[in-house]
Amino acid sequence: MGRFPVITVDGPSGSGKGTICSLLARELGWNLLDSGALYRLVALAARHHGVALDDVDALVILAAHLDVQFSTVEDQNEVTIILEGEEVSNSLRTEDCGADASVVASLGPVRDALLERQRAFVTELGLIADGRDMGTVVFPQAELKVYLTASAEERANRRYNQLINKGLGASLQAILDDIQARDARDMNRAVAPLKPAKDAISLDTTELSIEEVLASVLDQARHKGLR
Ligand SMILES: Nc1ncnc2c1ncn2[C@@H]1O[C@H](COP(=O)(O)OP(=O)(O)O)[C@@H](O)[C@H]1O
Ligand SMILES: Nc1ccn([C@H]2C[C@H](O)[C@@H](COP(=O)(O)OP(=O)(O)O)O2)c(=O)n1
Repeated sequence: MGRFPVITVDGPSGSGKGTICSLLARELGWNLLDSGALYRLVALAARHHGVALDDVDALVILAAHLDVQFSTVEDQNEVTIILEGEEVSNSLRTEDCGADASVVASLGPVRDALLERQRAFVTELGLIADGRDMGTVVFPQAELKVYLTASAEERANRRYNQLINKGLGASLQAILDDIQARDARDMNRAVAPLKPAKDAISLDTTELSIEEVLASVLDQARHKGLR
């Protein structure tokens, strides 16, 4: 760590981190860390093993020994995630799993257990790191730190449309309530709360298209000599 370039993208649920990070990784040819997936995997493993979400010792063991494989199929955007031999790519993305992930992520010892696993994603190619504390805790030395925001209503609309497009039923009000509860938990926890790093560039994406956000971040990367 330290010698290779890192761009961090932090922000609340639905601000566009995952979308922008995968486009950035493709455009720059860099590695990608979806740190939220690691917290979601701990939550899912807890469910599979019947571990309660407040059983810190058992959760730490699960986090430290996550048996997971990430694989990308050539020419496909989607990453396939295998947990303990079972494909979990879809169950990982549910709103329930996101809410459970936010609960286990509030526990300091669970965060500590995932720290080195996250830093190991750095390669000489460079790394795009997507999460809540990428710029503040995990990669404080990153060359470029981006903090994405958008109004809670816009973020709920985006999630709603995402679920409808997948053919899943959804209630806009329930999604908005969930987003607000998750924002409050992620921003107010004692360890590694969601907030912009002091040297982060904040971008409000409420009125911006995906293309405009991507162009703006690539512009910042160019200013820093990263491309
Ligand atoms: N600037 C934007 N304008 C409109 N829709 C967006 C924008 N950014 C992302 N989206 C859409 O919003 C949804 C949530 O985006 P996602 O990247 O998963 O957010 P996050 O990773 O921050 O939770 C996706 O369906 C995505 O296509
Ligand atoms: N670096 C991170 C990434 C995610 N988390 C926690 C807090 C989030 O609510 C959950 C799920 O994160 P994820 O990025 O997958 O969720 P969204 O796609 O933004 O809805 O995990 C975290 O505490 N720190």
